Amino acid sequence: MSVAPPLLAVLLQWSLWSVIRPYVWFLFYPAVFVSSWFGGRVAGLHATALSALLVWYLFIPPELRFFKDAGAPVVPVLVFLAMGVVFTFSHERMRRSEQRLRDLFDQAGHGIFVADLDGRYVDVNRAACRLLGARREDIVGKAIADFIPSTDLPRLEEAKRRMLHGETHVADWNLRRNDGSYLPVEVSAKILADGQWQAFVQDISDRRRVEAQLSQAAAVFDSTMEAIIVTDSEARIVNVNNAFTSMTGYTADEVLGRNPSFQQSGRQDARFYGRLWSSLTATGQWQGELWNRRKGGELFPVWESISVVRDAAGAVSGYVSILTDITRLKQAEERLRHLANHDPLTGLPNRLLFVSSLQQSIERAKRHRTRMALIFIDLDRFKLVNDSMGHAAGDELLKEVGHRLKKVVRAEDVVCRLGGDEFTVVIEDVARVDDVATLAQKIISSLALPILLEGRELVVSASLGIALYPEDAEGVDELSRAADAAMYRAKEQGRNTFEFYTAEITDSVREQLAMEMDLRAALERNELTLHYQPQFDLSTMSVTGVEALLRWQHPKLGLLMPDRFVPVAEQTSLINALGAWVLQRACAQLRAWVDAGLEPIRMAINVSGRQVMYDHLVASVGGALEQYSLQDIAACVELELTESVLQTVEPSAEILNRLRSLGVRIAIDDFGVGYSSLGMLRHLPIDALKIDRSFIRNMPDDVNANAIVKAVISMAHALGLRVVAEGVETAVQLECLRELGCDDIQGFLLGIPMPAGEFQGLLQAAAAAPTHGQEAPPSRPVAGLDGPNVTQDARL
Ligand SMILES: Nc1nc2c(ncn2[C@@H]2O[C@H](COP(=O)(O)OP(=O)(O)OP(=O)(O)O)[C@@H](O)[C@H]2O)c(=O)[nH]1
Repeated sequence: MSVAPPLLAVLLQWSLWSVIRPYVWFLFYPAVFVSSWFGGRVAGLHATALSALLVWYLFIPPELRFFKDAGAPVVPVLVFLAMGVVFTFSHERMRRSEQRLRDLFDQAGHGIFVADLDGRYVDVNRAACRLLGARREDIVGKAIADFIPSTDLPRLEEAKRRMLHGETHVADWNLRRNDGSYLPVEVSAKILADGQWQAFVQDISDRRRVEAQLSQAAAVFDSTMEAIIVTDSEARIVNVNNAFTSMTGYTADEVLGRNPSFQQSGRQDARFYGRLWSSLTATGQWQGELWNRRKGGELFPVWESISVVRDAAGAVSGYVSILTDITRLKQAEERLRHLANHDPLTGLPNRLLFVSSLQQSIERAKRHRTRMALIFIDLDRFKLVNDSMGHAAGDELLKEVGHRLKKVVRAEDVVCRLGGDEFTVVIEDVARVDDVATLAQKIISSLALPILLEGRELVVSASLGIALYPEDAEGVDELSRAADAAMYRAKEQGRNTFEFYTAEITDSVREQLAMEMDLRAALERNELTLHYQPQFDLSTMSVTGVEALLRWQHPKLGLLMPDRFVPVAEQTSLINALGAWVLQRACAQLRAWVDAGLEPIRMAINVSGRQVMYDHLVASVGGALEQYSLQDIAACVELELTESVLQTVEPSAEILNRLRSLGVRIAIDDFGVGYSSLGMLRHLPIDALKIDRSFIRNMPDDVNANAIVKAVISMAHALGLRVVAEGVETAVQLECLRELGCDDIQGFLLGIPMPAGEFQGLLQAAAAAPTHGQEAPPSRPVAGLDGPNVTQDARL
């Protein structure tokens, strides 16, 4: 050791120096370490190089410095260099890895808390600081217990105990933040081998919020009164709530996977559902009212709101329907509407509804070109009831009147109470004015029945005014005014009656009604009778037949011809009773004459077209034949039907055949005035034609009448039918008919209609007289001719 640094030579004993000198260069390692630690790789390498140089110059003997002797001193320097480089690089690596860990630690999304065994934080990352809202230095050193609610301390102890047994603790906690608020977190912690606690902590406030929202939504879903249906994008039900089950009766299991359309009631058409889907497609929403069907089949109204649910990409992922049962709402609405439109006392429609329903009736009548009638009804002297028996009794009376009106009219006729003691009836499809008069009369009669009020019998009456659409007015107001005016006229007429707005109608329907009532009474009182007019064989001039003609011995009006009353009977079912009576009487008379020893004679009996329509005819003819034992001589009974029957009664051929099968004969009356084709006659079971009197009357001067009669006779003969001419009044007519080949004649010239007894005398006289063969017609009627035959005679 020849060269020694003077300072070190002073400081150290040369001998010691010489001992440690080979190793003292290790002292440079801390410099390398510090440089690489704090300065990084470059600084570390520099420090290594510098230290190596220093070692070289300081500790390598000068004689060895320039490799004069590449002996041992070079090795330590090289080792030093190599170790310095290795150290620097490995330290650099370690430093980087540590930095990376630190970065990871700090940048981790989860809060990472490291605590010592005593539970004091020794390190926390940035996320942990954020969680607590505190700086790192405010946390480190503090206890875990400082950041949790005191109520959780026992839990902490328990967790610690478990972790000490090696368990990983995973649980939700609430962290007390720096500002005193609490933050829900999920903690995953364990105690590491070095005894430190390490916890990963995640903010779960969002999750908690979502969970809370979900549980709220679930609570709403399950507890709401509205039914909710959730479907997938193919409209298959994936969920329904309890309210859906209560509303429809279907359980979730019964509907899952099905299309909600199974609830359809059928009340909405395909167009409705088409509009619903277009709205859903266009706006993502639809809401509206519709009718659904419950499991039990009952239909019910719902308010439904459907929304399209889309996923994050905007594609339809499903549909949510919310349904509210609006049955009660509808009922309430209906009640309100009823209250607004009805009179609370009688329950009848009030003035408001009257006006709208009259308006509709008028419109319908206009559209269908029909007639309708409005009847105004006002009770007579109702004020007296109120004044004498009190308002409550008056109310009872009004209720009873409402009842009776409803009972009298048809179901489709509308009865209203306008207020006070005023009622109305609207009648549509009025075929005949008389029908309205009949109804008015029925109303009057029904109100006239005694009413029991507070133990007393009360008889009320009403005055009715009738207006007709379109005859009297065409608008609601005008028609009401007309009916009102007519009602006041009824009051003026002395009340308890009806009046039409048009006085002439009133007169004519009243006469008709009176006639109808009289006629009913006449049947009961036996005021009807038959007269008999003889029919003569034109070749022998002998009586071969007789026509039974109805007469009414009216107590006031005297003897009435059928044209005065048969049309009235024909407008009601009275015609059946009348027709049956005629049939019975005529058959009874025929029996009586036969029983009196007279030769059976042809008895012509008129049958009304209405009788044929009522279809009791065959039965009543058969009954009469049987009752009077005329079956053997049924051919003597000749039913006279008008030509019009053949045109109006569709199954006339069938009815005529059935009549014919009873053995009776059939004649067509008033032939020539109708439009029956001759071809049609060919197919019907007819025995005779009776030429209408209008043609006979004009013979022989009217060339056309002559031609028609001639044609009818020849045509009838061609068809094998007998021809009877009625209304023969002159000998010239008789001669003419004889020339034309007519078979039988009937008319005032030869015999007027006469009572049965008189006719029997005629028959007996004829039977007693010698046969004259082609006898000249008598110059006078057989029985007193009392004037020209101006009255239309036949028809019953
Ligand atoms: N009890 C009762 N009476 C009512 C009600 N509304 C109106 N009135 C009474 O009905 C009566 C109507 O009388 P009017 O029609 O004017 O006269 P009336 O006594 O019937 O005599 P005429 O109509 O001329 O025959 C009045 O006394 C009213 O006070 C009601 O709701 N209840």
